[in-house]
Amino acid sequence: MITFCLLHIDQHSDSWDVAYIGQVQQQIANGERAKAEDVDNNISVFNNFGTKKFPQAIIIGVKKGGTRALLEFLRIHPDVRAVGAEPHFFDRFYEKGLEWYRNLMPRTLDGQITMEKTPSYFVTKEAPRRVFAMSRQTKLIVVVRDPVTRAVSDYTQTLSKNPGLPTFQNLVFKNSSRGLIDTSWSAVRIGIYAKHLENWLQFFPLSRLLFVSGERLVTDPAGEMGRVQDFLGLKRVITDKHFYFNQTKGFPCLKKPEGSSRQRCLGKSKGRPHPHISPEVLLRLRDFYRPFNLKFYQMTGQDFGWD
Ligand SMILES: Nc1ncnc2c1ncn2[C@@H]1O[C@H](COP(=O)(O)OS(=O)(=O)O)[C@@H](OP(=O)(O)O)[C@H]1O
Repeated sequence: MITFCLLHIDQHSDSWDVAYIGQVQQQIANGERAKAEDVDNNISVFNNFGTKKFPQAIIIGVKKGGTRALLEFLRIHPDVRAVGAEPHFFDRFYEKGLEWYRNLMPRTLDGQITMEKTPSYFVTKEAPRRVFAMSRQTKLIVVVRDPVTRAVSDYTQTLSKNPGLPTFQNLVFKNSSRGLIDTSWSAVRIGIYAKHLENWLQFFPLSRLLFVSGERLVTDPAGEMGRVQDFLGLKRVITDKHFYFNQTKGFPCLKKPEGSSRQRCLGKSKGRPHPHISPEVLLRLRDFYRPFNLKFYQMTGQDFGWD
């Protein structure tokens, strides 16, 4: 069961995850199921303690917002246990049932929070109802990023897998027109945050959602992690002592714990250079998003400063 899930991992995961998943798969192949659950903590004893619980908190979006960074930062908290791969339960695998989902979760002790992240949940119409059916108490975290940059990041990822892709400019406008934005293109649609949020607010009160700024997660990771820990009811364990700015990568990375050789920056697929896109095209896209951004600021009570 676990192997099946891990084969459906975040297809755009970074090398850190791939290394992690490789270890887990190897250990499962060796019949070390319980031990495998703990490779992320470098614990070499069998772990049959604790129970598998449904996640009390889920990072539901957004794709290319900085969700992997947030999850990996959270995982250094001793009271957080999370699935490394993206389970995609509430969008792709819902018919497998809740027990299948719970089985994917790591074991937790009392007081520990179970988490997962699947960024596509935010834009999945059925996801709010389904999460609500699991537990109306679920805390929902959304990492949001300037939708223009997010669209370019999304495009960059698709381009890396399919070098023959048409240009961004060709995809962003409707065929017949140079000015009309093609909202059927997922790279555009995902960034209409206000629309997607409306679906979630049909089931969850705003207080159950936390909006993390993808920009501030890069410029002030400790500050943003403070908000996240407060929201989750966790002690503020993750602080600026845990981060350093890696000049080569151009992003904050986690400081290495003493004696560990584990890489603490995210992999190559996170923080990729984006292709050049003409400023007029970006401006047009920015104009398109402006009213939706303003609506989103009103709905959340937060100004993300994207204009
Ligand atoms: N610390 C750190 N290190 C590396 N990258 C970071 C970090 N914090 C945020 N980011 C930004 O995360 C972007 C990828 O977002 P996601 O992890 O949500 O992508 S995915 O949806 O899971 O594919 C990724 O987007 P790109 O820059 O376009 O590659 C990064 O800008």
